[in-house]
Amino acid sequence: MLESNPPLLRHFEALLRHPAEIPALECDERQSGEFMEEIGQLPLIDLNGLKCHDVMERLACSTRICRASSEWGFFQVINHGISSELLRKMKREQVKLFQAPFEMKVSGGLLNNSYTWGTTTATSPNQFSWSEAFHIPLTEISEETYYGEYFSSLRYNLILSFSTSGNREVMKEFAAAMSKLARLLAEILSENLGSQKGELEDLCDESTCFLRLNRYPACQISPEVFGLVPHTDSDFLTILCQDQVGGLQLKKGSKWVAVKPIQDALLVNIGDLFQAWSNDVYKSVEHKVMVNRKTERYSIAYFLCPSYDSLIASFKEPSIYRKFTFGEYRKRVQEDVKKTGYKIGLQRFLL
Ligand SMILES: O=C(O)CCC(=O)C(=O)O
Ligand SMILES: [Fe+2]
Repeated sequence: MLESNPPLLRHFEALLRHPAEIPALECDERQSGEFMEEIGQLPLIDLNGLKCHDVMERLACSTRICRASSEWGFFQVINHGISSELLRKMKREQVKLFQAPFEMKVSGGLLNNSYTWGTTTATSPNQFSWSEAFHIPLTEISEETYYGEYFSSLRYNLILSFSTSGNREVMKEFAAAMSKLARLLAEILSENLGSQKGELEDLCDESTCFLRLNRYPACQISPEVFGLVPHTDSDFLTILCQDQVGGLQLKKGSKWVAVKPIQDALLVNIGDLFQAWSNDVYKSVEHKVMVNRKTERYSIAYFLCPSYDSLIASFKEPSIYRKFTFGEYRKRVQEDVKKTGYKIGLQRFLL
């Protein structure tokens, strides 16, 4: 059997042996004053409330969503309309994808060069993410040719026997369901700020929305290794579906709170663009993934994004951030990560 795991250990050990000098300030900022709380009281919201005949019940459910977005920037939802069967089928496809030989994943034959692993820009162990991911634009999920090269590889077909259309159909159905849910939640959140119906919906664009399939291999080195380094998401809103392994932590004040997985629940979090658009009413909260010593972990995130030329401006004045386009924001983030090893994010756009 060909190796499917990326050489994470080799790269991590190289960073341990030769940690580059990093400014003391950046280190201190990230380590000081942080401690862990074992179990978080993260809001759990039953979305059946939105379908109630009783208008007061519907309002109460919307209010819970908006309050959680402002107090936590994160919440879990149940009765979200995505069946457990679809979640199971998608997980099965995800596992199969990651089981492909590593060589094949990096060579670009698999899902159009969408594969990444570790952190190429890392110059020290605390900038390294012990994980691999497929980053799949929504528009490409529906394209017939997308899986072409993947399935034309005889070598791979000998290793795993696949149903070509099955894979694409599951991913299409899953992406459509996540997209529908993300737009519904974004609409509730934007209407709560008094915006016109459809205003945010008009900004969001299928061509920039994407799915990120994450796999966190077990890591025996230390439970302190990051599966995914602390970050905020650079989108409007993210919906995450995770397995039962756990490892996701989010920042609440100065504490890291562990998110306890709930079977078939989905996690929702506010991204940077919604924080800017809402003038800090909703919070884009830092989160990270810690590795597990014994068990690999899988998750899938759906990112709701606007088109690159969309102007992100606060819904009210005085605005905390200067106006920027999504394209400009992404460019700035990428440049900062390249230069400093870290994402600086919204702070760059403070007025
Ligand atoms: O895997 C997780 O729990 C979090 C993933 C995440 O934060 C991301 O993909 O941006
Ligand atoms: Fe994230």
